Amino acid sequence: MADQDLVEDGSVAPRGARGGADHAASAAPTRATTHDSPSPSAGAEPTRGAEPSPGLANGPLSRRRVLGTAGATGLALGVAGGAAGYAAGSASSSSSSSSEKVTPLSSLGAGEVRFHVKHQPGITTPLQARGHLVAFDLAAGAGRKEAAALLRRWSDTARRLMAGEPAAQDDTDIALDAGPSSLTVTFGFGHSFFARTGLEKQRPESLDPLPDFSSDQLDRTRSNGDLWVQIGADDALVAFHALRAIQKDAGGAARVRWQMNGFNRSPGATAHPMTARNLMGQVDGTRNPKPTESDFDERIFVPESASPSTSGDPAWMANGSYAVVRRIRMLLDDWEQLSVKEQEGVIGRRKSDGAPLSGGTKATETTAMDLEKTDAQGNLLVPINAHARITRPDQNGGAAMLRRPFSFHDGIDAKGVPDAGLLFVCWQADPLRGFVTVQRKLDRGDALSKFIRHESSGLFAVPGGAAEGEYVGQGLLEG
Ligand SMILES: C=CC1=C(C)c2cc3[nH]c(cc4nc(cc5[nH]c(cc1n2)c(C)c5CCC(=O)O)C(CCC(=O)O)=C4C)c(C)c3C=C
Ligand SMILES: [Fe+2]
Repeated sequence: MADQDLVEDGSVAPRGARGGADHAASAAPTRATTHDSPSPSAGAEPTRGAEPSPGLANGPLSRRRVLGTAGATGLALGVAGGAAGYAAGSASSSSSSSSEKVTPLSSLGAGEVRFHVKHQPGITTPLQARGHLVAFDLAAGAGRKEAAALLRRWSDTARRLMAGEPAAQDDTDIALDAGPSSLTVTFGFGHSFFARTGLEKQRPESLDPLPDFSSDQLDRTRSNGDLWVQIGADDALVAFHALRAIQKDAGGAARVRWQMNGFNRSPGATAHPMTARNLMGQVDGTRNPKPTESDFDERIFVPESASPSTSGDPAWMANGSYAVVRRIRMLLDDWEQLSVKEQEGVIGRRKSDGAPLSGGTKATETTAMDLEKTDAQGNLLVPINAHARITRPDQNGGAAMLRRPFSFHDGIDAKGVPDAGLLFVCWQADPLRGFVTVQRKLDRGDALSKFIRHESSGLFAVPGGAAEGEYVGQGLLEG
């Protein structure tokens, strides 16, 4: 299994059919496990509420009434009148009234991620097929009180939508027929939030603005922001539904500063579990830190015992993380001029399977990279400026980050070239030790640099997950 597979820290509810029955009980489901036994219906979605089921009035299935699934087993489940809430994989669902039968959701629709968890969802959640990143600025006159009310509304909406329920008010029906589809909604605070709300004393030092990098070509209007929301789901309509609900909730309290749309490969699109590919065609994510590694939490999350005197973080950031967000344009016309061999030299890994160039023909993606190995002429097999060499933690004083990107494609620009690339989102306990250290190195020019352009940037403090009955950021806003 590739290192890239992002493992949940308990924030994923049993995924029912998504990973097959054998995987549903796993405490640490991975993207890989969700595909080990793809449901016959995964991807095809032939049945999800499209046709009225026997005993069901001709109307569409209500999201409240659609029950979870045993999809891999192909069981049709009953629904319990109108009273049943959506519950993916709920054991009780099969004992519900059988007078109304519905065809189960595909495994993809049934995937449910919990909202009330230690670390906010959307950090270690496996990559989702669709993503929206949106930054808001508080409206003129809105301060701490309005921000607290907004975070309360947003948290309630996130909890509901992630469980496959409609929004509390004026739901748009966009996701009416779909299950939760592994929706996650993640909230963060930008540097400017704290002055606007009179909370400067609570601003983490780690939120100090990122340094300028010489290669930056940043559009400030698409950078930073008071508040940041990351939405991910395995269904495009479910993701868009969440985006609309979050925007509507903002009401008069905040307005959108910028918004970006991204995507990843759809679950079930490949014959077997694989690390993601980016729009350059590279296997990307291989050497991500793994939750099974002993230092994972320490690298990615602010400690539970956070305090200014110990970790340097305010207590409200306990179990949180810092997200660096960069819109990185790929200069695909230039990249695609290179031969595959040249492309492989830029990264230091094989394009076909991500194996290190030092590994020989038998190497696989997980084979250790040998930085010293040379060919018969004495040339390094992994070039000295290869991206995968330069970014390694052991070349950067241990700097590590969890990369969890979405690809983007915003059409063809005025010059006729694709406006496409990577919505690079990386997570770390300390952005100065993580992103900044590595980006400083890359800024001096790795082989990849001339094929990419950083076009926007953001840094956000993402607090820990909200406890039951609480909202994200409550410790900051009411602390
Ligand atoms: C500052 C951090 C990084 C930026 C910006 C970045 C951009 C970027 N990377 C790729 C493609 C690949 N990156 C790979 C590895 C890799 N990249 C970073 C950091 C940044 N990348 C790290 C820390 C690592 C892992 C290093 C290690 O631990 O060994 C790889 C190799 C496969 C993998 O490990 O994921 C690829 C491919 C692109 C296309 C890109 C900007 C568009
Ligand atoms: Fe990289």
